[in-house]
Amino acid sequence: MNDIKLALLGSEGAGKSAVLVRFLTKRFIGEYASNANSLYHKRLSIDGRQLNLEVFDPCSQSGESRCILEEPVDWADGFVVVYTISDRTSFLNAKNILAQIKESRRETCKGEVPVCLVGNKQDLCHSRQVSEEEGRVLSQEYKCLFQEVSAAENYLEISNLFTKLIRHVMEQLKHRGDRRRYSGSKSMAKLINNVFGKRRKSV
Ligand SMILES: Nc1nc2c(ncn2[C@@H]2O[C@H](COP(=O)(O)OP(=O)(O)OP(=O)(O)O)[C@@H](O)[C@H]2O)c(=O)[nH]1
Repeated sequence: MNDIKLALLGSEGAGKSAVLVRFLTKRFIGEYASNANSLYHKRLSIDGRQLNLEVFDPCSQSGESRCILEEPVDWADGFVVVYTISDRTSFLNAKNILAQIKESRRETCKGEVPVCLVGNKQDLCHSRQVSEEEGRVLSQEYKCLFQEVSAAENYLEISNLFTKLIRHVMEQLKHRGDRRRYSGSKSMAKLINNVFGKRRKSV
């Protein structure tokens, strides 16, 4: 069984939980508690391989990028960076997060860090502040996957995107036999408990 660890990052209210819950359960739930960090677990099969997926969904905090990034960047094998297409500030924050991931991983990671940039709330295109082209250009700059989605309306695009990201992670892990990682899947939970105080979720 392969362990795959992903972290969700992005501005408060960008729809991180909505995107993740859509992927894990196929459902859209309008409101999520956002005052605690969550660690989601799911077993899934991709390309005939059984995977043990863990996804860290940190709660947003003011001055968020720094405190959220420090531990997950070290822990995660891949990242989902979410912004809202109707909120330019969230896009600028996503850009900042991509830069921080790249910077933090530069010394420890051989090869690219698997990342996907998600422009969420595509259904709010009447109040769009970020063009799809801007998202694409940013993803090209950071050599990451990119997709505009609506967690409220679509499952398939989100599912395809996560599947692509997980495949990319599996490729990277194959080539990084000497990679440094925390020992075992319980360590992040322990770390989060220590640092933040949190709940764990299985879906
Ligand atoms: N219209 C629309 N609303 C969405 C979509 N995704 C999420 N929302 C709404 O946006 C709000 C924030 O969603 P969350 O998933 O809690 O966002 P988050 O990034 O996890 O927020 P924090 O936990 O506070 O960081 C909620 O009211 C959701 O119902 C979407 O695709 N379209």
